[in-house]
Amino acid sequence: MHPPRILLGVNIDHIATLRQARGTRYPDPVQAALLAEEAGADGITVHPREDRRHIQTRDVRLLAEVLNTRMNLEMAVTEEMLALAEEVRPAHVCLVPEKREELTTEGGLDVVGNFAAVADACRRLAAAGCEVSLFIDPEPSQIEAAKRAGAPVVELHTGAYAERSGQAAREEHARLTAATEMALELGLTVNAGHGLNYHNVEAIAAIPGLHELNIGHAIIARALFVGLKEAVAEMKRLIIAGQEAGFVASLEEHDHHHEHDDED
Ligand SMILES: CC(=O)[C@@H](O)[C@H](O)COP(=O)(O)O
Ligand SMILES: NCC(=O)COP(=O)(O)O
Repeated sequence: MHPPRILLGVNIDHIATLRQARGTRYPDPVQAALLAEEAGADGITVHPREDRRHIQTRDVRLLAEVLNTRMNLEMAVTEEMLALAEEVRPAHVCLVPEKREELTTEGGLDVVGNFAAVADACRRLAAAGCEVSLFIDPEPSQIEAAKRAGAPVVELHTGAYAERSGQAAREEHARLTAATEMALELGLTVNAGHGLNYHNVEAIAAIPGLHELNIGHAIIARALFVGLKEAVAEMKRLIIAGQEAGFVASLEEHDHHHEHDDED
């Protein structure tokens, strides 16, 4: 049986990056979100950072009022952000690590090292009706801690895979595949994202069992040349193609094993 289609969450942070560069009213992330939804986005992701370099608190409040799909609010584990999530009550909250000086999110959340704070945030957010995911590296200890902390979902950080090529990328892909398997066995829903683009997404979509991919920078960059709706639609097509290729490969592997069973 075919697995359910992998969902696409479109991260619109970098529409706001362009707006903040000049302090103008445009381009408006709310307008971008609605266009992305029309093009087939299954959800909208935003990451209001502590330094508010792109998404503003007002954007989050407006999006909560107008989205037709669902919001995935990426946030640091701070009292300020927890209070915002409790006010806005997005469908999904993804807890991420944050360093003010970083260019983008450089690694996964250290759930093991911050267990009490993360588990407490999971409880508060669940009480507010949010489904919580933890943005983690594909590490067994972090997956196990995410489960113990009470998060029903993990998002695997694909940045290390995206930054590498050749054998090193294949090794990162294998880590992501093993981490997905482990998280699924623990009963977690598994999402993935960061640094995914039109060249590297198909191999990730081929990993069996993924629920959703969150992709932003590459889609917004491509939108400059083909428009946002086409950029979202192209990404969706690649995800479906990658998932289909993974499904066919898994059937072939299954048949191959059975042929060997027959020989025994
Ligand atoms: C948590 C994550 O991987 C990203 O979605 C995050 O939002 C990246 O931050 P920037 O959008 O600021 O690069
Ligand atoms: N959580 C990952 C995300 O939302 C998008 O990351 P990127 O595609 O902007 O690197």
